[in-house]
Amino acid sequence: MSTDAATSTATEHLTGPKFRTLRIGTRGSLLAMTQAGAVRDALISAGHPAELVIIKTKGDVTAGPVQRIGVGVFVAELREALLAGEVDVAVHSYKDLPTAQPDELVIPAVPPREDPRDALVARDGLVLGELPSGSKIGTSAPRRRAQLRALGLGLEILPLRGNIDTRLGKVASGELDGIVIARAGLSRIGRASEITETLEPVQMLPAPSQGALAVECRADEPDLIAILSELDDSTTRAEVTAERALLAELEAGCTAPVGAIAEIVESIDGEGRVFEELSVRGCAASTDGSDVLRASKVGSPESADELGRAVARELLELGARDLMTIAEDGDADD
Ligand SMILES: NCc1[nH]cc(CCC(=O)O)c1CC(=O)O
Repeated sequence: MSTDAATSTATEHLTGPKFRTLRIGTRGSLLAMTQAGAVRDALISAGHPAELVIIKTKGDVTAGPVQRIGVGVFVAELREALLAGEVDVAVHSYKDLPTAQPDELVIPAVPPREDPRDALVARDGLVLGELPSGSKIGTSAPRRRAQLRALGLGLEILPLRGNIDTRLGKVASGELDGIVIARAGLSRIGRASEITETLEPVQMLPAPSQGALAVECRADEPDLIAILSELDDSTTRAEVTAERALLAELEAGCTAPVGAIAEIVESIDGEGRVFEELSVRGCAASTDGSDVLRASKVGSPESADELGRAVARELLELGARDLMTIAEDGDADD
C-alpha cells in the first residue's frame, strides 16, 4: 500500500480492526436502489455497517438508444466514484458490465441470483402464442428482438427504453400489446405478478449474467475484499463465469444479439453417485431474426470459463461472426 498521505487518509478506515460504515454506490433508479439495498442489508446482517450513496449517471438522464450513449454508460460513473474514493463498494446488474474488467477493480461477490429468464408482460393476460399476428411488442435488446422474430409469430417489434415502471406503463396504457423484460428486475421491485408468461430458454435465451449482481471494490483493499467475499455464491459465480466467458470469446458486448444460460445441474455417475455438472447453452443471432445459431455443452463447474468459451467457439464455427456483423450494419438502433 502507498505511504502517500492522501492515500492513507482515504483508506485508513480499512486498516483498523473494524471498518467504518461502508459506502455503497448505486444509481438512483428503483431497481438499482433495491439491488444495492439488498447488498447493504446482507452486509449489515453479517456485522458490517453499510449505507447507500446515490450516484447520478448519464444513462439515467438521457433517453436516447443505448448504442448511441455508449455501452457501459450505466457503469462508468459508478466506477469513477469508486476509483475516486467517494464510495467503497459499487453494486451493478452484472449483465450491464462490459466483459473487460479494469485492473484497478475486482468483483469479490456475486450474490445468489434471481431467475435469469426473460418475461412477457402482455395485455389481457396473454401468453406469446395467444398474441395475434401484428401485435406490437416492445423491447430494446437486439438479442430479444432477434429471438422474438425467429419465433415466426408475425409480431411487430418496437423499441423500448426507460425504467421498468415506464416500460410497464406502455402495456397498461394500450400503447403496446406487450413487452419483454428481465424477470429478475420485476421480481426485485415486487411486480412479478404482472408477468403473463416466463419465457423458457428454448424460446428465448437470456442475456449473459442476467439476474445476477456484481459487487465491486478497488483491487488494492484486501480487508474489504475479504468482507465482500462472504456474500459470494459459488453456484451463481460458476454460472456467470461461463456465460461471461462465452460473451467475451465472441468479442461481443451487452447490446449484442447474444444469449446464454449456464445452470448447475445434478447428474448421476455409473455407480449411482450424484454429482454436479454445468450445462451451458448459447445463441448468436442476426438482429432481423433471419437466423439464430445455437450451441451447448455440459462439463465440470470448475472449468466454467473454458466451457463458456467452447460453446462460443462452436457458435463461431457455425458462422456467428458473419451473422452478428450483418446485425451491426443493419438496423441496430434500439
Ligand atoms: N439492461 C437494463 C437492465 N439491466 C438489468 C436489468 C434487470 C435485472 C437483471 O437482468 O439483472 C435490466 C432491465 C431488463 O433488461 O429488462
